[in-house]
Amino acid sequence: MSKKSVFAFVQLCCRTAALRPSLLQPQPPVHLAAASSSWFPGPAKTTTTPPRGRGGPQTRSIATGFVLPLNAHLGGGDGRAMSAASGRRQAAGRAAGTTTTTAAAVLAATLLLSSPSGAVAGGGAAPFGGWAAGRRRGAHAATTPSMAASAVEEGVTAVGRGAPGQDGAASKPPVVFVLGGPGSGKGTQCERLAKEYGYVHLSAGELLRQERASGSSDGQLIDDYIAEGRIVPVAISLALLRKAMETSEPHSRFLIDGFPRNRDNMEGWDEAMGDVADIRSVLFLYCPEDVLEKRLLSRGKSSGRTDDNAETAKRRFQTYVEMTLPVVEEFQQKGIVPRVDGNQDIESVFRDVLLGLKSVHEKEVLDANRLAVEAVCTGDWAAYAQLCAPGMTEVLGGGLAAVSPDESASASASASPAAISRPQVRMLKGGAAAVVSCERPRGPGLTGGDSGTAVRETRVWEMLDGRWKCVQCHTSL
Ligand SMILES: Nc1ncnc2c1ncn2[C@@H]1O[C@H](COP(=O)(O)OP(=O)(O)OP(=O)(O)O)[C@@H](O)[C@H]1O
Ligand SMILES: Nc1ccn([C@H]2C[C@H](O)[C@@H](COP(=O)(O)O)O2)c(=O)n1
Repeated sequence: MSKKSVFAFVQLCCRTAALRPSLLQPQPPVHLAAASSSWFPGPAKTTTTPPRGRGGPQTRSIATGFVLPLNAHLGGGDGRAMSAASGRRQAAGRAAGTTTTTAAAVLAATLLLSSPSGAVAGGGAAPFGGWAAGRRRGAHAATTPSMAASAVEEGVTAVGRGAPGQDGAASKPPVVFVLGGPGSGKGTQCERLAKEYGYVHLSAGELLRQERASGSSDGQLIDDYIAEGRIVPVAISLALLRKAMETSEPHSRFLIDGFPRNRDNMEGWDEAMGDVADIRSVLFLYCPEDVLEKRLLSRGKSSGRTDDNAETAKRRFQTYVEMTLPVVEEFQQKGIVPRVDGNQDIESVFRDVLLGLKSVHEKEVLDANRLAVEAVCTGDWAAYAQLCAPGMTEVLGGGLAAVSPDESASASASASPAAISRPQVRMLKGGAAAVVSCERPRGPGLTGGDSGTAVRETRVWEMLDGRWKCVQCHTSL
């Protein structure tokens, strides 16, 4: 296949991702994507190293760990493509010294045994989170061939605990506050964002309602404040938020809905969380009072909420104007407030919400892309595997070929510093993103052309299980 047609294939993938993101997610996310670094680390797992082999244009399935001929990946294969499960079984058999028959299994087992970077990373409890701790620990601890083999046998293909986060710069959980009048659509938009962009949605109001319903000693106080449309003291709401954050999935990104709603909330957050969490944005939905009132009364027909009535709605709106708007104004002066017209149909609001969060998402994708490049340039396949989707394919075009494990290992020793020039990110419809036309130093494991030259790289990213994962990569001279 010519360089031109390989590149056309990647372009097609990028375009198709815009329409059908699931197309670029060919296998269920069970093998590599078990990102486990944590504020509160989970159980340790092991990792395998993606293989290297010789050949012309080809794809490497990171999930299976096998180099596949390009036509096999595209469905016109020569029968060497195999399922991840059967591949791992055969690799495990070879690694354990039993007989397997396919060349790919031999290659995979060889790689397991010679892997310099297979990992079992340890890690203790991290104070509030573990974002920084996760990155520090990384997935670099050495493993033995037998550990790698048994991990494969168990079908565990990924990642040490304390794995790198996706944000190379910040070591704190990312937070987006969502503010707006009562009924402006905060909850509606947050739910959609959580579903499509992998955020954890925490509604301060909902947490308070749950606390009230739990029979807590604060229940009566919460009930009184809510009924009067006033803001509950921050000690109560913040404790609930913090607990929810601490018990969320490892490395979550948070949408905090309906907080901070007044100065007391803001000061309480700054004091307790200012050094702990990283406020990325404050999404603000604005909407006229009469529209809000209609929505609340309509919601009140079925919500069962004690504050969905005309009288409380009025008080809540007054509290919003007097208490919440000044908070929004304060954030606005810091330049982190995308303002979205909430008085549109839900779909249009969501479109504008995504526009408002575009720079946040672009930064996330560029961070993930940079980590992937660093991992490739230093031969850290464990870290790389964590950034790749199951079934992710890499296309080597334009005279590049992968090299053998031995060559790759020696190249790792003199790996170029990871740097990427002119990365351009484009958010695609349907939650995918492409980082296009980047040049990076040639990492270990590639041969072809003049070894001093950089390679060009295009990566397609998708949000899977709350993490940006590379689903497609094209590398050429
Ligand atoms: N853009 C919209 N157009 C019409 N109705 C909407 C829109 N967005 C949300 N709604 C409806 O308005 C009501 C309030 O929405 P939602 O609960 O999302 O607002 P909220 O800002 O979270 O409210 P609160 O602060 O009171 O919890 C819901 O019944 C919801 O279905
Ligand atoms: N930070 C917060 C958030 C909410 N409350 C109380 C008062 C609100 O009227 C009520 C409902 O909140 P919503 O579901 O509209 O976000 O909960 C608070 O006191 N402090």
